[in-house]
Amino acid sequence: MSKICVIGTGYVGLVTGTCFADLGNEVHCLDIDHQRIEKLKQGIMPIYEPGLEQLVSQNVKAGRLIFTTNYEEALESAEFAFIAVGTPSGVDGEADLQYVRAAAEKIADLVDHPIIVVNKSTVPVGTGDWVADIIRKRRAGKPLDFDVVSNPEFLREGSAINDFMYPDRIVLGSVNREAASKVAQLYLSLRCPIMITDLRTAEMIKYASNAFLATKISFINEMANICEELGADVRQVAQGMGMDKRIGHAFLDAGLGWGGSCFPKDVKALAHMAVLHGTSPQLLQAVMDINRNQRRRVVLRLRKALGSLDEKVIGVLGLSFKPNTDDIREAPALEVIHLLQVEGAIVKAYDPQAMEAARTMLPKVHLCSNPYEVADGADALVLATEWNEFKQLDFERIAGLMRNKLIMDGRNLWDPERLRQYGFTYYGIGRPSLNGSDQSGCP
Ligand SMILES: NC(=O)C1=CN([C@@H]2O[C@H](COP(=O)(O)OP(=O)(O)OC[C@H]3O[C@@H](n4cnc5c(N)ncnc54)[C@H](O)[C@@H]3O)[C@@H](O)[C@H]2O)C=CC1
Ligand SMILES: O=C(O)[C@H]1O[C@H](OP(=O)(O)OP(=O)(O)OC[C@H]2O[C@@H](n3ccc(=O)[nH]c3=O)[C@H](O)[C@@H]2O)[C@H](O)[C@@H](O)[C@@H]1O
Repeated sequence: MSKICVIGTGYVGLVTGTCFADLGNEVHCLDIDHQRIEKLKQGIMPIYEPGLEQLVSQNVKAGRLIFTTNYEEALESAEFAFIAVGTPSGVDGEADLQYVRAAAEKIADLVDHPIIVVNKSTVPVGTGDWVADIIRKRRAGKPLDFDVVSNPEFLREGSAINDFMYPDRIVLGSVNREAASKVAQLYLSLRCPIMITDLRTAEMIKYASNAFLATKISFINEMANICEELGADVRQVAQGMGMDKRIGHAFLDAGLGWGGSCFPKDVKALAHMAVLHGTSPQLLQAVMDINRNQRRRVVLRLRKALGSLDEKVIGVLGLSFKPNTDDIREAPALEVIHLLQVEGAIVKAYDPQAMEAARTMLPKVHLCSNPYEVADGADALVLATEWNEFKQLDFERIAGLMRNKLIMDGRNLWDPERLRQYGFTYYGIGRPSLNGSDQSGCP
């Protein structure tokens, strides 16, 4: 059993801390946000993540998981200090490291025993060395015995606990292999491959992984757009491609594109790093452009179908950036809504979990309490997030409620044939449209 301090109780900090506690360690989860810690102490989760509340409660009861705002208490005799604070986009797309710096400074100021500082936040290549420098400089008069290890996190929101407990790999980077091996011990019971490398390589693995996944999605979205013009079905194209083991099925779902708190900021930060160091990240630029365009295409198609969007009522189903989370940071729905509103549309929306976040982020959207209220009087319905709840809607009822039976299925969730039977005009992403593309041309 080790004593671990986790700095930051966002998605990553909270899941990391809870899972390490569940693996038998004593974990002190620390945040500067007093309200957040107060709620956590009362068992109220600051995020919606399946299974988290129960796992937190079990480990708090077992005395292995402690929430605090007190740095001294959390760091006292800790063998490991995990930095899991946010690294949001700065003005030029660079990662803003102010929270990482603040955490590093606290460690330098308060620790007097040997400690391993583990960086779990996604940080630019070179940040591990920078953190070590900050600590060394602040402790110039009274050197601290410490090491910095990079340990990027690969969990996904919505399946975070499972991803943490059953990882494909653990990546550890350090100048000191012994320090990396000590961190590796924390993960041994997970029985997964552990790769130990140098600091910068570990940091780069994280960015390259996220950028590759985003590239896969933008690639299939580009294929979808071509499919639409040529009358092919991108879902089957993806299926056929994915059967090739070298390609694989994952991350080939065409749709409104990738959003969330990580892909957008990480692809931007990687491109920024590349430009800063004199390379020209053309592929990354294209990946971002295609993603932005996916949202615009939907609005364009609605405008074409409805003539103009001015004063049209558009219903949006799903606001979170993907199902099983209440996170709406950089959600595709937000951009679609913004574009619709710019063209004068009146937007109604519903999400199974993200309504609280939506109330503050989307003040001009008429928020509804269920999908049928969204459909009532709508000129078109846009599916932005493929929540399970939306799979089996009563389309007969929806057809009766809408002013105009137009459906834009931004996640290819529904069966076009079934919807057409209810009299809907259906548009998917990269699927042959009965009403849309001209398929008469020669190959
Ligand atoms: N959200 C996700 O699914 C994943 C995120 N990551 C990376 O992990 C890092 C954290 O991401 P999230 O958990 O989403 O962040 P978040 O922004 O949701 O939460 C960060 C937390 O850190 C706290 N904090 C900020 N400065 C602090 C300080 N000096 N001391 C103590 N607490 C402090 C904030 O109050 C906040 O509660 C980011 O670098 C992100 O890119 C990596 C993998 C998955
Ligand atoms: O660094 C991070 O924060 C995390 O970012 C992503 O995880 P996450 O953002 O939680 O969600 P994903 O499941 O990757 O989905 C991201 C976006 O891509 C979209 N997506 C995903 C898959 C797909 O086939 N098509 C598609 O449009 C989703 O709708 C969503 O908007 C990565 O998958 C994690 O490995 C990583 O740890």
